[in-house]
Amino acid sequence: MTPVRDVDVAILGAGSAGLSAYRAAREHTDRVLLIDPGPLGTTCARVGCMPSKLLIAAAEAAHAVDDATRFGIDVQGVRIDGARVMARVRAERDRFVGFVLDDIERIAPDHRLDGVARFLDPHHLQVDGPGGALTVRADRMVIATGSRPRLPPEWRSALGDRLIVNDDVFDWQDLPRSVAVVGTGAIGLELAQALHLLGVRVRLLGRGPTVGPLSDPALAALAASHFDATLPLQRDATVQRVERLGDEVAVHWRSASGTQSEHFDVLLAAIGRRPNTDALGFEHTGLDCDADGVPLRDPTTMRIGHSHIFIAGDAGDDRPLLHEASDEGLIAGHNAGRYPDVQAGRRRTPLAVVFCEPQIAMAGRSHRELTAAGTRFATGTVSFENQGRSRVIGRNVGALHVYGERGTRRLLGAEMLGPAAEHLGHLLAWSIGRGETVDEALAQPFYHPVIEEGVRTALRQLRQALDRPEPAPCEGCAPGD
Ligand SMILES: Cc1cc2nc3c(=O)[nH]c(=O)nc-3n(C[C@H](O)[C@H](O)[C@H](O)COP(=O)(O)OP(=O)(O)OC[C@H]3O[C@@H](n4cnc5c(N)ncnc54)[C@H](O)[C@@H]3O)c2cc1C
Ligand SMILES: NC(=O)c1ccc[n+]([C@@H]2O[C@H](COP(=O)([O-])OP(=O)(O)OC[C@H]3O[C@@H](n4cnc5c(N)ncnc54)[C@H](O)[C@@H]3O)[C@@H](O)[C@H]2O)c1
Repeated sequence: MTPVRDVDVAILGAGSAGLSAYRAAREHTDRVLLIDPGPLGTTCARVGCMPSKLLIAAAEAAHAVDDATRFGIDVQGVRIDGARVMARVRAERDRFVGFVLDDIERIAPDHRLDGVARFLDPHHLQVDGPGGALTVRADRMVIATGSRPRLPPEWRSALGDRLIVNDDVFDWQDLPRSVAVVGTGAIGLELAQALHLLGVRVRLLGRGPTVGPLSDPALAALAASHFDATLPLQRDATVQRVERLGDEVAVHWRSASGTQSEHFDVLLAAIGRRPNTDALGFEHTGLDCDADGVPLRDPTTMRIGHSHIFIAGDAGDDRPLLHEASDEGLIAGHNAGRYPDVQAGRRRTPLAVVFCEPQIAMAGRSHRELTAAGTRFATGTVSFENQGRSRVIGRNVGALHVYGERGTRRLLGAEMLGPAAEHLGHLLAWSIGRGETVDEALAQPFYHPVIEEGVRTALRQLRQALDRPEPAPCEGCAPGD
């Protein structure tokens, strides 16, 4: 007979959401079990946020050298040593992973279980681990199983190990000569640009008009034309066929300019991620799932329907970002721990940053969301082209749009492509989160000369737009136009 462990709370997955859930649940009960087959260390530290930013840091250093000539500084004999670039990426990545592993080591051994969990019924899990199968009975559960890259099966069968995903990049011993990157979302854009700046021959293939997550049509168009000019990018490509030819891959795609083919060392698929919920055996739980097989949850409590099961992080397929995974884990862990006393947790003002050059940031509600909701809003804009400090440092590319509500004058959201977007995005998200009006935001100090003065210009424009009477609605006009 399969041995049975009986606990109050079982947590499936020891990533960022799962670890956060574990700490929260432990505040309410000692009978908690954290289940994960590994590799441990979290997606963020092992194959996500941290190693990608390490690669980008190397690319920024190479770019700064290239760009020095605009300041009258010519650098001779530049050589990018791919082996050393990747050695630093791996070493620093291992250091970050090491801190997570140390944290996990500190968790009592009888609170940890090595294995893959799936549901037998709403209160029982089968966990397949190195010691065989074990049944876990839990009063409450937190699903925090993360996500994995989407991969067309025909690409895998055609290319074998020449089809790679983000995980593979950060184990490279050296930089490859050439990479086809498919997908112009955050991962594709960040990695393709970094590799391009590090001297790798890259082709970035997208299938739509946009690059990255910007939803404001004017900003999306600006981003598209900027990346068209600075990256080997084909935005309207439909990959028709991929094939392996010895040590190379041939990628055949169709676009408005016809059918093209190119050979690369590898094809890096960055066409989105899917939640790791498909093999969890939800059919044995009676939980309601969406068309992708992801259970429907309350975004403030993380509770799935009226059940005793909670879901957090990328597994929930809602806001697949690190700080959201940690917050969701915390909410789910507390609610699972003190169940049936389920309480709404604090959700923060949305904030997303893409670490390309120039960076992309989105704070608060997006242009798409405001428009879809029929919100009455006005837009203030600034271009960084002639913004003082941005020109001084030679990074005068991009624009910022801030959205304010007609009537209340409250800041609702912002989108931008431009210098220091990671910092400006924070300032704006904090201001939006405090419920500030445009007038309150403008009452804050702005030093001179700084990039933040660009925010002031956009806010002043927004104030003027809010002072003017609202334009009469016209057919085809979106709110905020
Ligand atoms: C290349 C890349 C770059 C990124 N950059 C950023 C960034 O700059 N900023 C940002 O905010 N976000 C970034 N993200 C997103 C961020 O990394 C994720 O949103 C976050 O790590 C998700 O955490 P998680 O806990 O949901 O999942 P994970 O950390 O993946 O944890 C899931 C855990 O579940 C375990 N598991 C899976 N199935 C089972 C099962 N059946 N039973 C038990 N355990 C199971 C897995 O082994 C894993 O340990 C990036 C992601 C990628 C891929
Ligand atoms: N800086 C950051 O915060 C950061 C960085 C990387 C990833 N992430 C997180 O990871 C998530 C996943 O990133 P992602 O870039 O894999 O997904 P994504 O959903 O952001 O982008 C995937 C892109 O691939 C395109 N695509 C899908 N199928 C395609 C096909 N067959 N051919 C060509 N293009 C195709 C989609 O249209 C989309 O543009 C992001 O949503 C983000 O939340 C965050």
